[in-house]
Amino acid sequence: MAPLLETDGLRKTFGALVANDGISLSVKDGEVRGIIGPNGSGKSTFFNTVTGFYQPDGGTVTFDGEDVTRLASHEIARKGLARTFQIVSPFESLTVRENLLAVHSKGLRVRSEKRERAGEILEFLDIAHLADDEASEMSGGQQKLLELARLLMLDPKCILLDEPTAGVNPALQKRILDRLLAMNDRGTTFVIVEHDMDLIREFADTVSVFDQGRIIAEGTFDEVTAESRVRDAYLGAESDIEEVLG
Ligand SMILES: Nc1ncnc2c1ncn2[C@@H]1O[C@H](COP(=O)(O)OP(=O)(O)OP(=O)(O)O)[C@@H](O)[C@H]1O
Repeated sequence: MAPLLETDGLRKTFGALVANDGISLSVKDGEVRGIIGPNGSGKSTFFNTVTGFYQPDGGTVTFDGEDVTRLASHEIARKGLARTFQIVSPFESLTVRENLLAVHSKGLRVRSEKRERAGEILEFLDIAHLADDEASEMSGGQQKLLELARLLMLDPKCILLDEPTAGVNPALQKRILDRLLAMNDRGTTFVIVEHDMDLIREFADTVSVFDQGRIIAEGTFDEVTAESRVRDAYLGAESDIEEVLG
């Protein structure tokens, strides 16, 4: 099967610093791909470059058979490749429902259709009871659900998640993961950057390991974490390797 998302030799520099040094990665339709790697290895930069927030200095991004390398971030999102951020920023003074209605989603031009869709998504994510609350009243974890809800308004084929459960209490973490799995069952493809190794172990089909802007290993969680160069990469950056990789 053709890959849904593919990068070829993606490169991004900041002055003399090479944050992404030729990243070639191929994600199949329906897959959950985990991306791990020590702090500063280039994971967030990769997300930003793939989704048009940064212009790459070289390489290409192909999504759903189309070269999207030079497209603006909102154009990429409308093609069905969406992303979340480590730091969530809803429209704080709008209600939860209004936050969803503010998303420019293709195909939902009629307001009633949009409202219906927003209602379904709020139900699906179990936040329908908060629909008329201001977003600013939500907890950090609930705001992550709201961010996800806004993405779903775009009906994305693939979602790039940047630390989806960081800073979220365990009960809400479980709910977020449960909903992500349900979406994956319905066919949504995911790429997840995450420091929580339990989450990656449980959720990712394949794991790509970043180190110093390159991919140094790829395979199942157990395969990559058994590789000595992966353990060495973490050893350079973290004090307790066993705590990180298990
Ligand atoms: N906008 C920027 N300007 C300058 N340097 C940057 C910028 N963004 C990232 N960098 C640098 O690029 C390198 C890769 O950073 P990046 O945030 O992509 O790593 P990361 O793997 O996501 O790290 P973390 O796990 O800590 O989030 C780091 O050295 C970082 O300081």
